Amino acid sequence: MSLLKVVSSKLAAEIDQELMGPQVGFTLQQLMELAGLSVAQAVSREFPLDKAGVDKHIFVIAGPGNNGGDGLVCARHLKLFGYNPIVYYPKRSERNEFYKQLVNQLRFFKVPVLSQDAAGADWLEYLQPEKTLCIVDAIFGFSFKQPLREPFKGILQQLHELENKVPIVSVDVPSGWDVDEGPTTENCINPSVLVSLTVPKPCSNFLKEGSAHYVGGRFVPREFANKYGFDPFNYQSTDQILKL
Ligand SMILES: NC(=O)C1=CN([C@@H]2O[C@H](COP(=O)(O)OP(=O)(O)OC[C@H]3O[C@@H](n4cnc5c(N)ncnc54)[C@H](O)[C@@H]3O)[C@@H](O)[C@H]2O)[C@H](O)CC1
Ligand SMILES: [K+]
Repeated sequence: MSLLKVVSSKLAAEIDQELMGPQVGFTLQQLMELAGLSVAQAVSREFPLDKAGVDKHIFVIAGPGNNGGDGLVCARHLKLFGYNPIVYYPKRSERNEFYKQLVNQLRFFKVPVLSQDAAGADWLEYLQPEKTLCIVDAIFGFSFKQPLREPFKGILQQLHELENKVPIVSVDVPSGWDVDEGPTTENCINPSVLVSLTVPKPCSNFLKEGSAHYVGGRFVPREFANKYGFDPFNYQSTDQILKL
């Protein structure tokens, strides 16, 4: 049997469960830290600091689940790398105390975190194309199911309208895309960069030509990858990402 290059949304969730299950024993915090670091590294590879305007922001939009958590971690690392991130986190996860800690850590680093109440419809005022280096789309990952609900439906519509002016970096899955089928609805976003975590999902086959595709989330050994039907990626040296 030939090895798969992508894994379905169902398999991705199983991989996640096993990594955080009793046998392997990773915590969500550990994996999210590595995932967020990978995304920050991909951003710095695509938009090197020495070429980025110092005044420009990176606008990180964090969704309500773990994909959003990856975005919060990514923003902290971007700040440490010398960038100027702003986070829009309209619907905060109540699932876990850990999310509040991630937000506190961003405050500690003086990264602005806009909430729906504080920013309201005005979040777009913070997203001026000429002042924004890129948008990090950390809204939905492999657990997204159609149909899109508000406030994210409106947010993704705005991102779609902006995508020719500001490049979008999607975390794991372009938000709003069907994880297995790709962009199945009108007005889907078209990211310029996708950072697939652990292993790409089927929707990555629908990336527009010229987009950059990275894999990140360097946390599985060969035997584990093979058990799920893929080969480990050939990460170089201490890199957390590999351009595919
Ligand atoms: N092993 C790994 O690679 C790791 C990946 N990580 C990241 O985690 C996400 C998956 O996280 P999960 O919490 O399961 O789900 P999502 O973030 O994709 O979204 C769930 C969230 O979204 C809401 N929602 C779902 N559909 C809709 C909709 N149509 N409209 C509005 N809202 C919707 C749902 O209610 C939930 O609140 C994976 O992709 C990676 O990015 C981890 O960081 C760790 C390891
Ligand atoms: K995403």
